[in-house]
Amino acid sequence: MPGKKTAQAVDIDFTLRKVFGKFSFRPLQREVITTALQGEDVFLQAATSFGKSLCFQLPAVVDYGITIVVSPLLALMNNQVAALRRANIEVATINSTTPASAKAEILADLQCGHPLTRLLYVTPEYCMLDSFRRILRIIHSQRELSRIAIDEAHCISEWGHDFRPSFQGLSYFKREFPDVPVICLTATATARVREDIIRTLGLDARKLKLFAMTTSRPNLHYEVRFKSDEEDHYDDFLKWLKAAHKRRASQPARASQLSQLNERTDAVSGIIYVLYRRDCEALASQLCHDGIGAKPYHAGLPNDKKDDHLAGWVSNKVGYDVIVATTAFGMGIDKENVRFVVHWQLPKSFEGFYQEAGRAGRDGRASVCIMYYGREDRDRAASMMARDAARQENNKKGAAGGAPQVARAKSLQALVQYCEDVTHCRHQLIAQYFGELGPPWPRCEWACDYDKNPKALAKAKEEGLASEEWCSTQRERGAYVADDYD
Ligand SMILES: Nc1ncnc2c1ncn2[C@@H]1O[C@H](COP(=O)(O)OP(=O)(O)OP(=O)(O)O)[C@@H](O)[C@H]1O
Repeated sequence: MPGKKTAQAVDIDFTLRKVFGKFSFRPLQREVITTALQGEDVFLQAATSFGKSLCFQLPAVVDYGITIVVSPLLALMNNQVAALRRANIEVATINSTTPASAKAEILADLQCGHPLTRLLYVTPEYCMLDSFRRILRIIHSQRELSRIAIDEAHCISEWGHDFRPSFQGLSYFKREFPDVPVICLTATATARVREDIIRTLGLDARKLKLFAMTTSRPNLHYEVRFKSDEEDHYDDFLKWLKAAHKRRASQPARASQLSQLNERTDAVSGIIYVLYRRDCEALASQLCHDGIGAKPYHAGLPNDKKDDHLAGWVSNKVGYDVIVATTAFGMGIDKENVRFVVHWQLPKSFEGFYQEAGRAGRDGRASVCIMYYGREDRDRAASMMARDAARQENNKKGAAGGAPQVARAKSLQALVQYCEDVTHCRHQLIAQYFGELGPPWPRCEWACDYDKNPKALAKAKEEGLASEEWCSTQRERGAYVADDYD
């Protein structure tokens, strides 16, 4: 077995400062990195914005050889590759947008016996290609295959959200290269999903080093706003946003602080998640009409528009303050100063909600996550799920079986319960969903609507939601025939 060359004693603190420009490790990053450097297989489950990427990037920089990073989304890959290039780290990506000449250059480097590339980002689909597997065997025979990192590992499991069938082919790595350590990273895995990932990848659960950290994001303020089909919540949101603008503008002392952060006093950066593409466009233009710089982002937009909207938003450009997006814009988006994330309708799963809300407050500062919840949306989501299940039943070939469908339904149900609950801290409800050890589960301090004012919350629910009786009559009339999600 070719094995791999071993790294000499390394000063990871020095690399953290010198290469990554960070002053200190966040809690537990050091332990995870040290364990990875010892050649162990690692499973890291930690909150959104914990800093999971550093846990494979830093070992990749200090260790010999190449780290292959399997990542499900182009935007996520490009985001990380750009950040690593800024730090002068030799990084490459091969995906559908890589020009043939660049690809040939990368592949030549990989096979040269002493490659410069430290990290190579690829899609799971690319890992299925015989041509790439042949190259991996060459790298391995040259003792240069250092580590495999599986980012957003929950995509492996059909019990999880964002399931990608091609992730299941990744069992190939352990089968073919049993001596090459694997590191899996995710923010959203229930115990069942975790077990599924470990089994599918062929990892030995007894030897695997598991780091399962809290889901808690104490700087996020979770809030549910109740609505019904009767009323458009646009006005409510606009009022809230304008009030936030006003607060900023009324604090001249903050102006210089904000400009140092490349932010403006007349804008607040945020994301609004919608379920349908048509809502993306319509809502963004309505906001623009009301003086808010907003841009749509969804899979149907041409690539140049998507790139422009993302780049403008990331650089806090005037007119690009709010992104109105479908879930095409989610996992891995890493912009520091996102001050709010709004869910315009009920998302499809609890995990999706947590991932998307997790785009807020990545600089550790207080940020708001608002969910607009209506029972009509709940019924539409349930009807959509039932229709999907029926479709899959009719088309069994290649479809996920009945049990994962049940898991999906449970996830939606848990999210509905989260929205309907007016008697518990929202941070606790999230920790509970992800199976964090408790009770007691970590509670927040004034960082959710329940903790701030439980009475007002209960009243808002009573006044804001359509009654169950009304909903059931509507259901009987077939009023909740839903459109397909985009
Ligand atoms: N030790 C550190 N000190 C300061 N900043 C850090 C440190 N580690 C990571 N970061 C920063 O934290 C941010 C979030 O990191 P990262 O994108 O790896 O999060 P993540 O855990 O993958 O989150 P998600 O699951 O939400 O994508 C990045 O901007 C990263 O540069």
